[in-house]
Amino acid sequence: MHTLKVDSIQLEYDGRKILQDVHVTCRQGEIIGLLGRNGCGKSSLLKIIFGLLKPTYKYVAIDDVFIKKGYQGNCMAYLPQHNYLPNGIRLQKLAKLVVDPDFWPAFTQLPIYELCCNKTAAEPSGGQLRHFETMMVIHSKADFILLDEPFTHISPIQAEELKEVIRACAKRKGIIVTDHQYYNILDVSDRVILLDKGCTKHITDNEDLVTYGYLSGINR
Ligand SMILES: Nc1ncnc2c1ncn2[C@@H]1O[C@H](COP(=O)(O)OP(=O)(O)OP(=O)(O)O)[C@@H](O)[C@H]1O
Repeated sequence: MHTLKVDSIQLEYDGRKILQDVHVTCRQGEIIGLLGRNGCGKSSLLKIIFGLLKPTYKYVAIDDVFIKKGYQGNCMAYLPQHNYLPNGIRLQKLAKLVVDPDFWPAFTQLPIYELCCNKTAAEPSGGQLRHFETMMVIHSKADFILLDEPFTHISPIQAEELKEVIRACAKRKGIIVTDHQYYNILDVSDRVILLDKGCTKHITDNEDLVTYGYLSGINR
């Protein structure tokens, strides 16, 4: 089993410190939930781990081997916050490029595959396309999966199905998932990390989310 280690991430925009004391460890078989207020740097952190954003400093390693570009090879897969699939190509064709052949039978049995496989990215609804994209990334070959807001835009019944799929895939993969639907994150995650003022707080009790000002008391 491999371990992804993210440490000492520092990110600034125009001299404004966004991330300064960030450390996350994720083992294969583990689901890490990442929470935080708007603009705290969740998407930036996932982009840094994947190698799309160059910070002031980063240490990202798998089994202590430094990873400069997570997108190279099959070590990581990433679901960006916004739709990413190109138009004009059937979704079945795109999925074949991404989905692990071992997972292909399970992937093609998903209702969202049946619904979208013969369409292009322009044809499904926004939520349907989001669900398809998320399932594709989760069923990819990568050992570690980074998901930026997979629950946003999908309906509750799809969210339940997605959580089941995430749990099933986490038997073989490490997953870091962020979303503002914190109840789905709390439900699906083995461990929860809060990004607060540029630092990671490791949450041991949901009360911590109130203490750090992420949840108001009435949400308990
Ligand atoms: N290209 C950029 N130039 C300048 N500032 C940026 C840039 N990209 C992001 N930022 C700033 O960095 C901070 C973190 O942004 P990021 O998108 O990572 O936050 P987030 O936690 O994912 O937010 P949200 O939950 O609203 O999606 C924000 O204050 C944002 O305005």
